[in-house]
This record gives sequence, C-alpha cells and structure tokens, in this order.
Amino acid sequence: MAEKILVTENVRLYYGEKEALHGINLDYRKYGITALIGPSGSGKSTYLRALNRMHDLTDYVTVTGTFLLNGEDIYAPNMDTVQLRKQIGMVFQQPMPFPFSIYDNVAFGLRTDGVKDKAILDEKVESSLKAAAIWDEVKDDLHKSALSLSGGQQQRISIARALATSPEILLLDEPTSALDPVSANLVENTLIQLREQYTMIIVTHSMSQASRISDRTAFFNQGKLIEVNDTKKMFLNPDQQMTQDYISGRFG
Ligand SMILES: Nc1ncnc2c1ncn2[C@@H]1O[C@H](COP(=O)(O)OP(=O)(O)OP(=O)(O)O)[C@@H](O)[C@H]1O
Repeated sequence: MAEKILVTENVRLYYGEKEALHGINLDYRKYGITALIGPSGSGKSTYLRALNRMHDLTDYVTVTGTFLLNGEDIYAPNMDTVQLRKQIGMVFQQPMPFPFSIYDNVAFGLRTDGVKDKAILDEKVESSLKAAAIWDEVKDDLHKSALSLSGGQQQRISIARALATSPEILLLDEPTSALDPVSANLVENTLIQLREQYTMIIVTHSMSQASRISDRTAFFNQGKLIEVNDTKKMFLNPDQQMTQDYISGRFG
C-alpha cells in the first residue's frame, strides 16, 4: 500500500461551544492533489487550517482527534509550530507578499532558518521561482517590490515562498478565487506541474477547477465528510446521492 504522509482521524473542532467539524477521517498518500469541496460554511477551511495548527492563535477554538504527519503527532505539546508550518506550507485566497523585494519574499523562510550563504539563497530562490512557474517573468527584476506584481504573479510568488523551505505538504485555501481568469489559469497550471513532487490539499468553490486539477476529491457538508473518492469517479458517478445533488447544483 502506498505510503500515507498525513492521517487525520475523528477530527472535531469547536468554536467555543459550537462543534464545526463532526469527526472527520481523511488520509493522504504522498504526492498529488486532493480537492476539498462543499457549500459555504461546510467546514473546508476550518479543517484545512487545523492541519498546520493555524487555529492555535484563536483561544476559543478546541481541536480534538488524531493528526499524524509521517506518523508524528502534529498536536504534540513539543511540536515546533514554526517548523511545522514550513513542512505543511499554506497559500491563502489573497496573495500576501511581504512589502519586500521578490527575492526577499522567497528567501524569507530560509533566512529565518539561519541560512546566510548567498550562493545557497540564490540557488533556492531560483529553483523555487522556477517550480512556481514565475522565474521567466521576474528573473530580471528580483529586487523589485513583490507588491508591484499582478495578483496572479503575487500568488505564484506566495507559492514560491512556501516551496522555498521544502514543504512536504502544501495547503491552498481558494488560491485562485481572487484572481482574473487568465491569472487563475496560470496558477492552476503551476499546481498541475507541482503535483508529482508535492502533496497538495486545496479548498475550492469551483467544481470545474476540482475536476481539472485534482486526483481525489472530498465533499464536505455541515461539518461532515460525506464522500471522498477518485476525482473522475466523484464527478461521473459518486457513491452518495448527496454528492450527486451538490455537484449537479441542486444545493449549496
Ligand atoms: N472564527 C470563527 N468563529 C466562529 N465560527 C466560525 C469561525 N470560522 C468559521 N466558523 C463557522 O464554522 C463553520 C465552518 O466554516 P468554514 O469557514 O470552515 O466553512 P467553509 O466550508 O470553508 O466555507 P466557505 O466556503 O464559505 O469558506 C461555519 O458555520 C462558520 O460560520
């Protein structure tokens, strides 16, 4: 059986008293894209953010269940969450470059890890920008502010920044929904190119995006995982009637 990189079992999450996730079980094999789909408020982002402990800063959130990255407990009290978020990187809906140069954005995580050697930084910045499919567009302007780029370019810089620290998993929360269609398409193509080297989990509202880029799709509704399946099967012939109703636009 293929190696499981990430295992989540019986995940429950409470915002104060309110239970927002009702016992999610989902495993991930190495590499490829899993799309999380479902109506607004179904818990997709809440679940995604639990995977790299993004809720830690919100004091009224309680998370229970099992989260194992390569067999290691993500919620162990001695887990270094800064390192964890490098292993499980995140790209948000709004591209969020720091107000620095393109180069400094991508080198940021390496520098916080203490890397000072210019040759190493140069090499990593270049390979990350190439992997994020934006090198050719910015290679002559690496010292220009990242804020001067278009939204789609900024989003690919965010991807490069996450890739620079060699993550094992990349979480993407609606990474193209704030972009124009041409930029969204470029970001999608980048993700397709990365899927043989990275394990990616993407929240998307776009059924067509899920079917174009993902290998596996998980359908959430009201804080529950209704179905997880091979993407082709999910969109052609899902196992659950509720999935069929959702993907054919009968609710949500
Ligand atoms: N910070 C918060 N405090 C309290 N409740 C929250 C918070 N964030 C989300 N919720 C609630 O948790 C539930 C799941 O929300 P979540 O944002 O995870 O859904 P989603 O499927 O990602 O929705 P969308 O597609 O609209 O982003 C909703 O009922 C929402 O109102």
